[in-house]
Amino acid sequence: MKICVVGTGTMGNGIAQTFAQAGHDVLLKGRSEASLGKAHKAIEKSLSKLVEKGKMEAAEKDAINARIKDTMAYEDCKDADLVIEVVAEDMATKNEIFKTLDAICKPEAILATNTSSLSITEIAAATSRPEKVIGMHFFNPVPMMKLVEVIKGQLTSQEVHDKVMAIAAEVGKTPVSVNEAPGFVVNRILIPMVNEGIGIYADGVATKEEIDEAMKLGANHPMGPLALGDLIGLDVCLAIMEVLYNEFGDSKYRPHPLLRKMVRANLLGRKTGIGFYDYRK
Ligand SMILES: CC(=O)CC(=O)SCCNC(=O)CCNC(=O)[C@H](O)C(C)(C)COP(=O)(O)OP(=O)(O)OC[C@H]1O[C@@H](n2cnc3c(N)ncnc32)[C@H](O)[C@@H]1OP(=O)(O)O
Ligand SMILES: NC(=O)C1=CN([C@@H]2O[C@H](COP(=O)(O)OP(=O)(O)OC[C@H]3O[C@@H](n4cnc5c(N)ncnc54)[C@H](O)[C@@H]3O)[C@@H](O)[C@H]2O)C=CC1
Repeated sequence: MKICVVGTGTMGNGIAQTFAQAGHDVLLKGRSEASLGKAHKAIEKSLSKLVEKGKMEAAEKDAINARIKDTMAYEDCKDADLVIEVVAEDMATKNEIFKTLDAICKPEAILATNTSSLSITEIAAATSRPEKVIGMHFFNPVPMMKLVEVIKGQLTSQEVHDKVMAIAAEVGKTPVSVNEAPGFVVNRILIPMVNEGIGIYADGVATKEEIDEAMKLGANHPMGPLALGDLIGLDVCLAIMEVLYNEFGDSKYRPHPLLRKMVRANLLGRKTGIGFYDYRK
C-alpha cells in the first residue's frame, strides 16, 4: 500500500514513522526542505530512543528511515492508496488541500484527515469523493499512543471505514469507531480539561508545577494539564476549543483568555521551545 502523509509538524512525522515502522513506504509531503529536515530529525530522535532501549536493532532503524521519501509537490501523491492530511487545524486550509488532493489522487484513493475536532463532512465537501474521506485521528506522541479514532463523515462509506479500521490495526494501533461530533470523544473531554487547568493557573489557585503534580498524583494522569497543553501545542488546543465553542454554542467551552494570550505571543509549547514551561535547554 502506498501511503502519503501531508504535513511535517508534531503529528506528521510521528504518523510517517508509524507507517514506515510497520513496513510501508511513505511519501512525506512538506512545504520546505527545512520542514522536511526537521521532521526527519524528530523521526531519527524517536527511533534512536527505541534503539537505545534495546527495542529495535540499529539496522531496522536505517531501513525505516529509508522507507520515508520526501516531496514538496502534491503531484507526487497521485499514486497513493491512502493520503493522510496532517496540517494546521483550520477548515479553510484543510478544504484547500483536500480540493488539491481530490484533483490529483487516483479515484480509488482514500483521503484521511488527522483533524482533532473539525467536521469530516465539511472537509469532504471540498472533494468529489466524500464517500472516501474519513477521519483517522492519531494521538501525540504517535509512536507511544495506541489509539486511533476512526471517524465517519455523513457520506463516508462503510467500506472505507472498515478498511481504515483494518489499516490502523495493521500498523499496531487500536482503532475506535466514533461518530462525527465536534472534538470526537477524547478531545471533547481532554482539551476542556487543559483549558480548565489554564484557568486554575490564571486564578492563582496553585503554581503550574503544583497543578501538574496534583493531576499526576491525584488522578494518575501521566502528565499534568499544563505540560500536556505544551506537548499538544497551545495553538492546537485553542483551535479545538474554538471548534467546540462555536459548534456547540455552549459557554462551557469558552477558550480561556490566557490560552489566547499565550498563542498570540507564540508561546506554543514544545514546538516553539517555550509555553507554560521552557524547553530551550
Ligand atoms: C490534541 C489531539 O488531537 C489528541 C492528542 O494527541 S491529546 C494528547 C494525548 N497524549 C497524552 O495524553 C500523552 C500523555 N503523556 C504520556 O502518555 C507520557 O507522559 C509520554 C508517553 C508522553 C511520555 O512518557 P513518560 O513516562 O512521561 O516519559 P518518558 O520516560 O520520557 O517516556 C516513556 C517511554 O516512552 C518513550 N518515548 C517517549 N516519547 C517517545 C517518542 N516520541 N518516540 C519513541 N519513544 C518515546 C521513552 O523513551 C520511554 O521509553 P521506556 O519506557 O522504554 O523507558
Ligand atoms: N498536536 C497534537 O497533539 C495533535 C494534533 N492533531 C491534529 O493534527 C494536525 C496537525 O497538527 P500538528 O502536527 O500538531 O501541527 P503543527 O503546528 O506541529 O504542524 C502543522 C503542519 O501544517 C503545515 N501547514 C500549516 N499551514 C499550512 C498550509 N496553509 N498549507 C500546507 N501546510 C500547512 C505546517 O507546515 C506543518 O507541517 C491538526 O489538524 C491537529 O489538530 C491531531 C492529534 C494530536
